[in-house]
Amino acid sequence: MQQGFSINLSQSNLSHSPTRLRPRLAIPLGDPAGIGPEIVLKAIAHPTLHTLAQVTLVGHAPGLAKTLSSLRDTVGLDLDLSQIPLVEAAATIAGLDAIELGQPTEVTGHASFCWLNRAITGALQGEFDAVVTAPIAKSVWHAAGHLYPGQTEVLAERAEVDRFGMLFAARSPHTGWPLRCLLATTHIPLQQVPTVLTPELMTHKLDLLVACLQQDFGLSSPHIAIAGLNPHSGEAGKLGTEEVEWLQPWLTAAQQRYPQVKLTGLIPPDTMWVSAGHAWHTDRQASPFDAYLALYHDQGLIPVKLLAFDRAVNTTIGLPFVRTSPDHGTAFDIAGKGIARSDSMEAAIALAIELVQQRKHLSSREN
Ligand SMILES: NC(=O)C1=CN([C@@H]2O[C@H](COP(=O)(O)OP(=O)(O)OC[C@H]3O[C@@H](n4cnc5c(N)ncnc54)[C@H](O)[C@@H]3O)[C@@H](O)[C@H]2O)C=CC1
Ligand SMILES: NCC(=O)COP(=O)(O)O
Repeated sequence: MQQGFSINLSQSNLSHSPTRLRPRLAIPLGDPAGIGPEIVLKAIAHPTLHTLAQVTLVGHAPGLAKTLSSLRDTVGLDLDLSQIPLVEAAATIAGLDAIELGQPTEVTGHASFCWLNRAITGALQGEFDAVVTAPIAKSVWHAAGHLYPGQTEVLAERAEVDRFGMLFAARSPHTGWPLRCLLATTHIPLQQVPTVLTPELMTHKLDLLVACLQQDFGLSSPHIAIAGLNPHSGEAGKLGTEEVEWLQPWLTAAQQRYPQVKLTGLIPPDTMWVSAGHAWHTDRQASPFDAYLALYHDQGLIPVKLLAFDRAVNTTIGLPFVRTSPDHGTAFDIAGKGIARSDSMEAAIALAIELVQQRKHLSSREN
């Protein structure tokens, strides 16, 4: 039974296996003007990784070699790139050799889009078991003409799934408590949240979360916290009506549909995270919840990043293959300085390995 995942590859409890059985991970390098190539190189320099997984990078070899050379000088990074397969998905993009770190352009946006797509093609064709994406910048994709809210939507479109979710997972380094948070809505303006949230959307997000907790994390009877939308969950309709009008009835019906799952809500959004804070910092028993369902991006990601920035993992649930990613963005402000932390990228790789192993284990039991 999987109860979580190892955050740090150096403390990994993942199982080592013969080369042919190791999960095959594609790692597209993200926006090459950001910290993606740096955090990937730092993460894959970890000696343990190659006993756990087969890694293929998707990006531009000359740019990566330049980043490695700079990291050798600044932080003494020791890595032999000739040992690591790299797919050159966008080698012919004009201008790729002339990019400047910290200066994203249409070229860097287009390159990161092509690299992601190459990795997805490989995953769909069975070449890879998982895609671990380095960060891209949505605005830069848009400038390059790729009008997607983020990588998640490209993954879903290419995989032809219309039900998918953005789940953040992290394990506390203090107590070992596993934090998991699914966002019901993601990259939309705040003013659209009350319209986009519907009973149907909530149902499909809950279905995805329950299936993920049961299958990927081995929790047969999970306990899920569900946030209200308004301050104080609407204060009996005085501070917003969504809770009384449909969220509470939806929750009652959902609980009847899932007798083996405990649903607690609608928890006032400001207090929902108090026990999570205690569980993260001091006492893992402080939170009774296996997962949190937040109704919009910042309702979930402010607490997740406050507790676990740099070690949380963004995973797309509902895809036919595993996809994980660090919880942070392109950090253009520090690109090229050698100071980007690779912890979240390492955690994304570790979780991808664990999820692939879990899925293989489940399918071998079914066959
Ligand atoms: N998974 C992904 O592809 C994600 C992409 N983004 C994109 O990233 C771009 C920049 O977003 P921001 O809001 O500025 O967030 P960001 O996460 O890139 O940066 C926020 C702050 O954290 C620092 N930071 C981020 N990662 C770090 C690391 N590994 N080590 C040390 N410091 C780190 C940055 O220097 C900056 O000060 C946006 O265009 C957004 O779309 C944002 C989140 C996730
Ligand atoms: N805030 C999370 C985020 O931006 C991740 O987006 P995606 O590119 O993984 O869809």
